[in-house]
Amino acid sequence: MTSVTQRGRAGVDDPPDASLVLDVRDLRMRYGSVDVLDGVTFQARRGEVVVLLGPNGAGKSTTIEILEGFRMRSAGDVSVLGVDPARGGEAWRARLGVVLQSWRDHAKWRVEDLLTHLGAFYAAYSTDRVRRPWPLPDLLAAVGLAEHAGVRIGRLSGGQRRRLDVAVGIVGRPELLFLDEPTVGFDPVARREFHDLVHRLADLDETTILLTTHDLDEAEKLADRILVLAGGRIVADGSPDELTRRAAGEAEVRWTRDGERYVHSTADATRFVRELFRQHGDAVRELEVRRPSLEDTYMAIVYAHESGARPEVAARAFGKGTGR
Ligand SMILES: Nc1ncnc2c1ncn2[C@@H]1O[C@H](COP(=O)(O)OP(=O)(O)OP(=O)(O)O)[C@@H](O)[C@H]1O
Repeated sequence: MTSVTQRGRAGVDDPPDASLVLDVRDLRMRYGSVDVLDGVTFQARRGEVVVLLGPNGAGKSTTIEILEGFRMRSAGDVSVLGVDPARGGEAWRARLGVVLQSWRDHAKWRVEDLLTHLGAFYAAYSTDRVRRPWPLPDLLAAVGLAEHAGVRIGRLSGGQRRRLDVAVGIVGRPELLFLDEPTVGFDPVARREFHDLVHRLADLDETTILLTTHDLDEAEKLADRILVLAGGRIVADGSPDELTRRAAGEAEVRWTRDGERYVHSTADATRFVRELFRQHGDAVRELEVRRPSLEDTYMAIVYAHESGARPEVAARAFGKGTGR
């Protein structure tokens, strides 16, 4: 392992950018002789929802654990809320929220007692701008546990426990929230409510959120920006729309005419359809324009990587600098 380097790549004389919540440059992590992270570079700003995607074992949890200060990186410059997580103290930690895997301890505690107990830690870090902790009734309502305030934790269902995990993560009204696969085990209603909560936290509280998921539908609904981690690098970085536009310019146009079915792939669907109507007018029926979905895009990115494209090549194809 090499030593952790001091931050400063942005330039010692540059004024600090207060809206820059996460600043990760050339992050490296080596387990034994394996480089799991091999030069990860990205930034996130206040109020942004950033979704980190990548195949199993790509290093998403490792990245998040490093940013949370739970794991020591091998090399690279990392700033989280202006602080190097390797040196973050309690006051820094109070500004972060972490949703870990399901809360299993304290089975005999009631939901309200646990949240009150954990919330008390944050009171010392209340500021004029951010009142901490989040008042219990509001918090319970926000995560959909208002009717379970008095229930013992051991009696909660899996989905209710996951809601409690989220409540534990946000009780301190974090400026930056890490969510590692937050909706595993949620039913569709809970999932929808959780998505609303994420939007509310980002839009109203300007909370920056970094979340991992394998659910591309969820990524598309939540992300201001998507990062794809593959081969130890960020190989794609952009809004869901930007990524799908960059990745596969071709749209598929389908229609019928005189009972025959037609399919045509084109980079400029608008122009093609205009020409189609100019030539065939009302004879064109059942017109459909299908653009590549985020899932198509993601598969293309991962395929490009796994089929042997070097990260630099995959990164260029999907519009991402490699940070080198
Ligand atoms: N403590 C460790 N020691 C050695 N190798 C580790 C350790 N922790 C993780 N790894 C390895 O590092 C790689 C990245 O793991 P990580 O859990 O960060 O991936 P991930 O992208 O979160 O995967 P998943 O989508 O499956 O959750 C994996 O190959 C894993 O086996």
